[in-house]
Amino acid sequence: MTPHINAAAGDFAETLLMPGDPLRAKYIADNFLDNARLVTDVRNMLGYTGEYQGRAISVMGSGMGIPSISIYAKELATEYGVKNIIRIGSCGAVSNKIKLMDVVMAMGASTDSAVNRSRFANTDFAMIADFNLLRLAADAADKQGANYHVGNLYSSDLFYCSDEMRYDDMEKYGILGVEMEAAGLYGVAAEYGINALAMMTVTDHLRQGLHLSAEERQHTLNEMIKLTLEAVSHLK
Ligand SMILES: O=P(O)(O)O[C@H]1O[C@H](CO)[C@@H](O)[C@H]1O
Ligand SMILES: O=c1cc[nH]c(=O)[nH]1
Repeated sequence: MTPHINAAAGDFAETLLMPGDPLRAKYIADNFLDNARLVTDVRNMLGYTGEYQGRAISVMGSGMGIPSISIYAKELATEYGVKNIIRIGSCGAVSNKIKLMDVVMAMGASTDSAVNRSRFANTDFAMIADFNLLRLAADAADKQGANYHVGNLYSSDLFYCSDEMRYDDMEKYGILGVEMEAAGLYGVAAEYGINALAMMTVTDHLRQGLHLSAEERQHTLNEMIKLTLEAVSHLK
């Protein structure tokens, strides 16, 4: 056990899907995994382990923001032997080339957070996805016919950001979407030698003031869960 996870040794699978919302973790366990059982519930940050096509898969919420996902990802890597963490979240788009309901795969993650400078001698460490996970996800998206984009994401400490000018710079530099955890997850993965990928559906358009309806959110979430499970089913 750790201060934040009350699972027993061996309770987690090597591969873990990580939405921000713990109730989304429950939804995935209830609807997509076979024989799913609750393995941790400290602070209601629910985590489950079940099977997908006979392969053991875990799913656990990360909470919101880099500090929260960093705690869980670190403990899963160092205390529970988790090797692959795939964040499945939501993001806001800044580019007009990106549409609501598109999927964004974070090949890299930029950030305004100081955590990665803190861990890397105050220098800029490039936060990148694991190439194999990214390739499997892109292959699964092709197979599923999903509209997806691969590139640089921005992990912001602020959900409510009053500096609209920042979006101009982000668009100029090719940022695909804004969310709040990917750069933290990639930093933990680099530090502790695990594989990570962050994948988001576009639920909001920050320039166009558009937001998905509840029904559209559910639909895109289901598509992304299927895509992710298809991708990890090909892990060697
Ligand atoms: O949908 P999730 O995975 O929670 O991701 C996004 O949604 C939350 C903000 O509403 C932040 O956690 C952000 O990264
Ligand atoms: O962080 C996030 C997540 C979804 N939508 C946003 O606009 N921001």
